[in-house]
Amino acid sequence: MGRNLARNLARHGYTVAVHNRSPQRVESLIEDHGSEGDFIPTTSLEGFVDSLERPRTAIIMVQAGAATDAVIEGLAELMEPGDIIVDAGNAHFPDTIRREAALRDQGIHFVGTGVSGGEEGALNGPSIMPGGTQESYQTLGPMLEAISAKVDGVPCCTHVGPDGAGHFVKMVHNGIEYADMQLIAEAYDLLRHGLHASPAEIADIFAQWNQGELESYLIEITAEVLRHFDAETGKGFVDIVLDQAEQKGTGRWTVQSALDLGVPVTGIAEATFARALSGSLPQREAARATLPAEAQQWDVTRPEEFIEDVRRALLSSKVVAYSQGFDQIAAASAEYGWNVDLGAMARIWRGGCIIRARFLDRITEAYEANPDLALLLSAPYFTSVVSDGLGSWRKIVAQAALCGVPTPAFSSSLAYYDGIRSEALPANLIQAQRDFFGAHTYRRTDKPGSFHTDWSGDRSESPV
Ligand SMILES: NC(=O)C1=CN([C@@H]2O[C@H](COP(=O)(O)OP(=O)(O)OC[C@H]3O[C@@H](n4cnc5c(N)ncnc54)[C@H](OP(=O)(O)O)[C@@H]3O)[C@@H](O)[C@H]2O)C=CC1
Ligand SMILES: O=C(CO)[C@H](O)[C@H](O)COP(=O)(O)O
Repeated sequence: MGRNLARNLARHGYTVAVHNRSPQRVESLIEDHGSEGDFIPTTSLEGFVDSLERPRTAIIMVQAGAATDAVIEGLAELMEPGDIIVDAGNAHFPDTIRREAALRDQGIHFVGTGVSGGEEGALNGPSIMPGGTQESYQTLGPMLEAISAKVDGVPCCTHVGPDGAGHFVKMVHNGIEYADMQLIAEAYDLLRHGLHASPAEIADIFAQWNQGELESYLIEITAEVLRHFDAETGKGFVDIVLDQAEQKGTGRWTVQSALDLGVPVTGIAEATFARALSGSLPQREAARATLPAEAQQWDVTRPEEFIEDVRRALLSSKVVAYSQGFDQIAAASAEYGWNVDLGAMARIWRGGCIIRARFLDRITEAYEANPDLALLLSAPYFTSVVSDGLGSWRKIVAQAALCGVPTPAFSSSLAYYDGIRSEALPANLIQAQRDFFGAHTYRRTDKPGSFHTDWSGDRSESPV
């Protein structure tokens, strides 16, 4: 990522000093791509810092955690007040808050910046989500906007908010990425079970979907992956890949943060747990050996109708995942005082990033029409998407359950939809139970205040 980001900067006319703890990486960058722009190769951190114009800007792109701390520490010892350190890796936002505060004490600006788009995006234009101070954005903004992706001439980069805001938004971006990928995988699995189709045949369905409302990078690459054959065996490539999904941590962080904030990001959580389930090997083996299926055969009689049902269920579930992700950003923004512009986040995700999708424009429009929108799902476009898809969504989730096909993200998104729109939830019974065993109190529907019932005594009620 760092190599391609450096090339992107050089191609945009910036002089880029490059450093890596392994000198051969710098050598190979210069050997392979030195002609693309103005690079200054360096062999030591001191040499790297000395080569920078004052006030200096250093961008780091290493693994989150100890590696990032080590590099920041090395740089901070050599840099001066007024200099800027940009951490463009996927850092955990509490680390970014901590690092920003520590470096601020030294007069160094620390800018935690989300970058999305994979290696190709880093080279040709990623989506960039910088946090840190407004002052540092004034210096960095023109450069970051220049190297970012552009959609309709608009850069996919904006100042997200102070300290950890940029890394928080990138984290939720990745959480949505997890949900989107899981939903696509479930749709693929449903099509495979329902149609008994080959991966290449399903590729055509995804390619078709990519012409409409579902148009997105992830749908596009899914079609490409499904169309690919393994050179060694001649089988569909997807069939020779082990079904154990891994993760580096951003999805897990998103769910942990959502639990802390009390935001129900059920689609992201199910997607993260689905990866964990796929990797639970002893448990999967034990379950396979003992647990009955008692499931129906999936007999699709009208394939075209079935494919359309899956498409609608996918689109509706996807809308839920985005709505939940934006809820989480709004909650964190309020909690940490970041003042994040939600519409602008959708705008900078329209290009360059992994979750880029046609309907992000609709999210921006929704927040522009109503910046205080309580629930993205309730904006007119999204309401119409889920209304159109609801019958299909219910049919697919119900049929999948009857046939024993796991659809954790499809089903949990539908359950969220039904929960959030419910007139009355059984949470009243939970409150009553809590009061019964722990005197935790409850509120009544007919008058204000909190109450406790003397469950072990005469069951009289008293205000508390
Ligand atoms: N891959 C992707 O699609 C994306 C990755 N990211 C984030 O970008 C960052 C880099 O990822 P990526 O380029 O894929 O990873 P790589 O493994 O390709 O590169 C990691 C770099 O970090 C260096 N490094 C590791 N540990 C240390 C250390 N202790 N001290 C100094 N340098 C160290 C490595 O040096 P050496 O070469 O010597 O090993 C290498 O240059 C991560 O935070 C990742 O989460 C963000 C968006 C997308
Ligand atoms: O940041 C990214 C894209 O935006 C990375 O590709 C992402 O970190 C991959 O995550 P994981 O390995 O957990 O699937």
